[in-house]
Amino acid sequence: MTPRTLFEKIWGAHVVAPETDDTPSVLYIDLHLVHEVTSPQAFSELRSRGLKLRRPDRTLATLDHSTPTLPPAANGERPYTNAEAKAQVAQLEANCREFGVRLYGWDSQDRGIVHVIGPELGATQPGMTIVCGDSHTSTHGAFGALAFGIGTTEVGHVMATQCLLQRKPKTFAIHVDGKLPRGVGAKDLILHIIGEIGVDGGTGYVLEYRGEAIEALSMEERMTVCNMSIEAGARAGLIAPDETTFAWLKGRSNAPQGAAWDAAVNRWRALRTDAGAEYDREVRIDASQIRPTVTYGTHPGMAIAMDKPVPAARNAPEQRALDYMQVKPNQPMQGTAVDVVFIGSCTNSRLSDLREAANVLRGRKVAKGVRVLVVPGSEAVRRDAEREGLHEVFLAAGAEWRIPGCSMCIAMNGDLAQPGQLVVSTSNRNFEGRQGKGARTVLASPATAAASAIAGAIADPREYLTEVAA
Ligand SMILES: CC(C)[C@H](C(=O)O)[C@@H](O)C(=O)O
Ligand code: SF4
Repeated sequence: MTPRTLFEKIWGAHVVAPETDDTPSVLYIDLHLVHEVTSPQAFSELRSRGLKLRRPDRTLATLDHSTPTLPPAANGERPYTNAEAKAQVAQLEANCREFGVRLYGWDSQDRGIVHVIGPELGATQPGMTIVCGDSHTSTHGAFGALAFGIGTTEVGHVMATQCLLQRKPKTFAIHVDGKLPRGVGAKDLILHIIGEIGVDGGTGYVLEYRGEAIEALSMEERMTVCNMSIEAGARAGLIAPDETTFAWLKGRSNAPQGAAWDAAVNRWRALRTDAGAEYDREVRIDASQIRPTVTYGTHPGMAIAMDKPVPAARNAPEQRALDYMQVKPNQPMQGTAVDVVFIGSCTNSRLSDLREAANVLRGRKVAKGVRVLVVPGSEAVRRDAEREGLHEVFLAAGAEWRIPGCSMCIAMNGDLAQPGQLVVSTSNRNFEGRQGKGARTVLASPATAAASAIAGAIADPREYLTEVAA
């Protein structure tokens, strides 16, 4: 048999009707994740056509984007600052009741950002097709699932049919050789990769991250990498499932149990790309050369090691980006004054991310005048972090500790920066106004964000990790 890539195996197992010149493929969807922002119209469409949800058992909803991250008032009222956000939440609650969808809502111990809870619950599994009306659905590719964002109309299609019309994307292998240096993590790696291939380098492709450095990553780190695939323009990002994946998933509530687990692992082992399989495009990245990396412009492709001088603009959009960011070329980003630090989002709000930030912040104080917001990705992360006392580390350092949600990643419910303020953010998007009108976003790792909070300026976390054994 012709050797096949991981992508081709998953795709092939889900095609219901193949693509023709006139029509895309019909692809079966194993898991549909739903949140309050992109689902209302789709539910309305079902209602107006008198349709039911095709597979409620393969649909899972959560509240994340529009939820305030401050606790409720004494009377139980949630502190929404935005009436539309409040209405969206109420609408999803009503829609889930009407259509019989499992909702991880306000009363759930497992609510959280959709891309954090899918894996946490074990709902995300290798070999699946997973969609959500959300671009960062690529996160779930960390488990060797073909996972991608869809539009609101497609959300309706999947609700009604459990299928989707799709043109087959091309494949792009990103080989990451060698080892990441100490103090350099998954966020630095993905920012570096996007800096190398460009914000549209992945357009039309499904990326497969592979090689020694990728295999060495934890599941949380793999999720950080796959999360940002979309920021390179890719349809999705994939990492082959391996022992790390299986160990992480085992025993989670929605994962197969007992004999079904063993059978599933056997199937999952066969997913990895066959020797000799060909990709449409390949690049090689040397992990050992990567340093703490940050963005300096208004898209994630404008990324550079923080100690390297920012390159001069090559065109008008780049010049506009530098002007907006108030960044001067030929100077490094390291040392740039910081106003706000945001540690959270579906890219970096898992327990390991919070530990990484806490390791830097422990026993230290946030610089005067810097506001630091730490927002766990889910209730489970919040519980685990509090059990370990991480919240006490953050609070003692002078940071705010919030309840889970998308928060300052999208400037929601008052979690935003003021015009001109510079935010070092562990999220994934840095376009103009993303974190507040006129706010300037620098994307970075949790360790860099924490180090910058202490220094009051963009700082190299390795300077704060001296006491940690190599
Ligand atoms: C609200 C949603 C449609 C959006 C997305 O698709 O990415 C959001 O999650 C974002 O990060 O901007
Ligand atoms: S955390 Fe940010 S990037 Fe992730 S789903 Fe929410 S808004 Fe989108």
